[in-house]
Amino acid sequence: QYQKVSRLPPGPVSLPLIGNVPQIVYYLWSTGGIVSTLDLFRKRYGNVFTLWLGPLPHVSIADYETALEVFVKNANKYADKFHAPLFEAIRNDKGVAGTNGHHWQEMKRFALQTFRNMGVGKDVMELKIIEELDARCADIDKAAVNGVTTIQASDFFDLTVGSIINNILVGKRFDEENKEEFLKVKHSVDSAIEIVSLFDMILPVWVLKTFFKVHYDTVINFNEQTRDFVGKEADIRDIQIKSGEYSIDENNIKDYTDAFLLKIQKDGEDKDFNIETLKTMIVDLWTTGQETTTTTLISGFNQLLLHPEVMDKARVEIMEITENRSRNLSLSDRPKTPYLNAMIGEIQRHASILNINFWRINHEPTYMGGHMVDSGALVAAQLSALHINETVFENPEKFDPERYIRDESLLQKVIPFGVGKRACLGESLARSELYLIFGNLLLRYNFKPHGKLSTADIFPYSFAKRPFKLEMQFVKI
Ligand code: HEM
Repeated sequence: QYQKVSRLPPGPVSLPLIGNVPQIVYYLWSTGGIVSTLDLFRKRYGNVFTLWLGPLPHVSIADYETALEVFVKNANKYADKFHAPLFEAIRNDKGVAGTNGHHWQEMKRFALQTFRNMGVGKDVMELKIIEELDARCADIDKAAVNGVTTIQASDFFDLTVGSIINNILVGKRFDEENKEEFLKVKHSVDSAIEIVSLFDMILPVWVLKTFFKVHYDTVINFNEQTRDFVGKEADIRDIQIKSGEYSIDENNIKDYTDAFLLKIQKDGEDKDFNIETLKTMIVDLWTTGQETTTTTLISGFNQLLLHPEVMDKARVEIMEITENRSRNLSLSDRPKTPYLNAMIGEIQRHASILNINFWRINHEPTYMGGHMVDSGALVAAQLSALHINETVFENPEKFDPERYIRDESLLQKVIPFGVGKRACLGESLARSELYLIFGNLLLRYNFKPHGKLSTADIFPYSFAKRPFKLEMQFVKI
């Protein structure tokens, strides 16, 4: 153990087999969460430190410069993720989020290309996002009493974001007819994500199955329900095509499913492109494309309600740009809205939705931030810890969009989508959604809290943060 430790960045004293599990459990309990534990280790051992989760060394990078040096400058070396055994089992080595190598590369390239062709980040997608927002706002206005509507934020944003991604993937939005079914599936996804912890990321499936059966079953059920709900659309479309009921118009690709099936029609099924992979891809993109954006929106509105002066300042800026709301705010306005951009950057820094980022496999001995890192170690840029590194973000606990106005280059150091080869596939879509939803909602409504606001992280022990219960009032402007 001593020899192994000498070939890794510093960290707390570790024991053979159990590694640092006792210290980690103690600090999780005493500091109150994963992010505060990572922050404590960073302050004690420096920006690059090692924690042994059982017999496996995990190297955490908690500063922007080193993350860039490792994952961007040496991008090809860190394309392979360490996949939690549980997720490998449910994804069956298919899809984009839980695979490596040739299959992952093909799936990512095809999804990025399809999103681009469908206009993500451009006018076409902007129209779809605004259409969705209009539909949701019509519901809000219909339910208003004296111009005020009180809602549960999670249902509002789940429906908005869920409908956008569902439309992109399988060409269907959620309306009065199917929204209850969607919300039921979504609530089950929520309860599964809430219980996924640091230990689910490392424990073998048989341990989870034997000793944490209820826990294991919840995750399996979530996967099956999502696959049934959204994956079945691929089967339906395939059957319709085969029976001649539906044909794909090559010049007017309706959704991701159309693009994928067209590729199969042209090149035939192979081990990467087939109906089963299509279903897994839809589930992968559907899951990753919702929770993340919804959590950011809810966490953001919670911050805006705690800091109404920020909301007012952003509104003044966008009122001016849109000439007193004579039109919607558009993606092309981005260069002219420095305060709104700063506000969203600060929301994303604060939200840092993954308590723990995904680990990459270090295949050969190398140096990171001046420390030797042996082959076989797992390495991750810990985005949540990096975003509260006080050497980069002064007074990190403060919600302060002005910090990016004082220093424009600081905004680049907010990296909520990760960096390098395994960075977020939906970054462009998510950035468009956040800009258009925050911006246009601020143009249409004022927001007031209804009940208690949260000042602390919710679910500080789970792998990802979860949107908390936030009740808020939409007050028509
Ligand atoms: C605010 C919204 C979002 C945030 C903050 C976010 C954040 C992230 C992060 C931190 C990662 C992991 C990066 C790493 O491993 O270093 C990731 C991966 C991923 N994200 Fe997102 N994401 C968001 C929205 C989306 C959307 C809208 C989609 C899909 C349409 C999406 C699809 C994915 C996929 C497929 C991966 C895995 C990529 C791979 O393994 O190569 N995300 N995201």
